[in-house]
Order: sequence, then structure tokens, then C-alpha cells
Amino acid sequence: MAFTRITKDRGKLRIQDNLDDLATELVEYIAELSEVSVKERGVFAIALSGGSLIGLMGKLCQAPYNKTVDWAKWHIFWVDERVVSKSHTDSNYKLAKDSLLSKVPVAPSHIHSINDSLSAEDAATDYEFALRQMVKARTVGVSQLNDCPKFDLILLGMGPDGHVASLFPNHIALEERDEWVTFLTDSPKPPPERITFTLPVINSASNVAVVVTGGSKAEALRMAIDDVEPDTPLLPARMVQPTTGNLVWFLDNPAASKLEAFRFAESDQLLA
Ligand SMILES: O=C(O)[C@H](O)[C@@H](O)[C@H](O)[C@H](O)COP(=O)(O)O
Repeated sequence: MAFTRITKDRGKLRIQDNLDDLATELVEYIAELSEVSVKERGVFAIALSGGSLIGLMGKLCQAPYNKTVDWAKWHIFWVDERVVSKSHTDSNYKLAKDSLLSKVPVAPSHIHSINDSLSAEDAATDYEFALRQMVKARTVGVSQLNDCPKFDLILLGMGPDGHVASLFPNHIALEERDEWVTFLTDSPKPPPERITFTLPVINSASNVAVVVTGGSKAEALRMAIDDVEPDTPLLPARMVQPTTGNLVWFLDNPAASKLEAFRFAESDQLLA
């Protein structure tokens, strides 16, 4: 039951029957945004997360995208990174490099990964400094509202606990308003040391897409999107609220199964 719904204030839901269709829709969306950004700004500044999202982007390495996307104009950043060596299996950089970036003609100097020789705290400071240079040069746009970086696209996954990036429920990092990049040494999901963009940066992007698949995320997704009881805990995924940008959720049926929109669509189909 593939369909699209515009919600009142939680963005657009794009729900697909299977992962193959979801991946097709996701890469088409990314390719379109890349084209628009390159036309308007001459570059495409995209920030990646880790997790299954990266595998779902795999079709970008295939025809037609391997040829039609203007790879030379891409600048790639990480929304969050585990503070491990770049060759470690836990590295989000390695994941993206192995399955995507090594297969498309992105300039190595446009791949902005963290300095993996630093502590989490220093890596966050260093990454924010690098990001400030990119904003100064307008490789990454700037928000007129708060001077934050304005990425053309931020891609997020969501964990079953409702975390996005390395912003975990009830963690102090969720409250950071001044820094663009912060660090954790106590991540509830291993590895414990991470750096992450803060909410002001995520919410300043021109486009934010959250890719969520699998039934284990259905309840957190409901809490992140639907109108819920007032005492429902505020999940990080619900705090993703782009100020002026667009928010899109790419979902499969199991992840979407507890959403009101999905249940209505299902009953409409039964009645049809
Ligand atoms: O840093 C991490 O621990 C992961 O990258 C994590 O944040 C991931 O993005 C979500 O848990 C969704 O992952 P899946 O889509 O693989 O479930």
C-alpha cells in the first residue's frame, strides 16, 4: 500500500510496500535535490547518518544516477560519527565510503569526515571549525534566522528508541543550542564516544529526510509523528522540526503500521 500523505505539521510521509521501492524513491528524491541545489547554488551540501540508510542509497551508484548526478558538485558531511578510526567497522565514514562514495566520482577533498585521531570533545570542536569555514565560503548555505549552517539535505535514520543522529532520548546533547557540533562519551548505543550535529543545525536545513524501516520502530514513529497523549515522552525524532525547510519521512509498511495515516489508508482500502 504505497502512498504519500502531507501531515498538518510533521511534514510529508512517503510510505512504500517494500525496501526496493523505498530505495528507488529515496534516490530519486536525493538526485532531484542535488539538481536543484547545483542549479541554485553551484554545490550540493549533504549530511549523512549511518545505519541502513546508506545501503538504501546504493542505487545512486547505478545507472542513470552514476552518470546524471553532478558528483563533482557534492560536498559530503556526517550528521553524526562514532569516534573510532576511519578504518574501523563502526565508522560511519567507512560505511559510506565502502558502499557509496568509493563508487561515484566525488572529489576526495569534498568528503568532510571527522579527524579520527582526536578525543570526542576535540573532534567535535574540530568538525565545527571545519564546518564554519565551509559556511564562510558558502559551500554550505547559512540560515538568515540564526546563522546556522543550512544544509541542502540532511539525511537521518531513527532507532527504535526514537534517537536520530547521536541525539538520544533524555540526553543532555538534546539541549545544546549554542554549539553546531557536540560530543558524547556515554552513548546508550555503542560505541559510547560520538560527535553529532545539534538540533539547531538539523532544524536549519533546507531539507531533512528521515528514513525509517522495520516494525521495531513503529511505536517510536507514532510518538514522533502522530498527535499523541500530552504525557507522551518527547522523542528526539519529534524534535526534528525544520524551521523553514521541508521534512520528509521515507517509511516502509511495518514502520508506518501504527501511524494514523496508515491505519486510515488501510481501512479505506478494505472498504474499496
Ligand atoms: O550511529 C548509530 O548508532 C547509527 O548510525 C544510528 O544512529 C542509526 O542511524 C539508527 O539507529 C537507525 O539505524 P537503522 O536504520 O540501521 O536501524
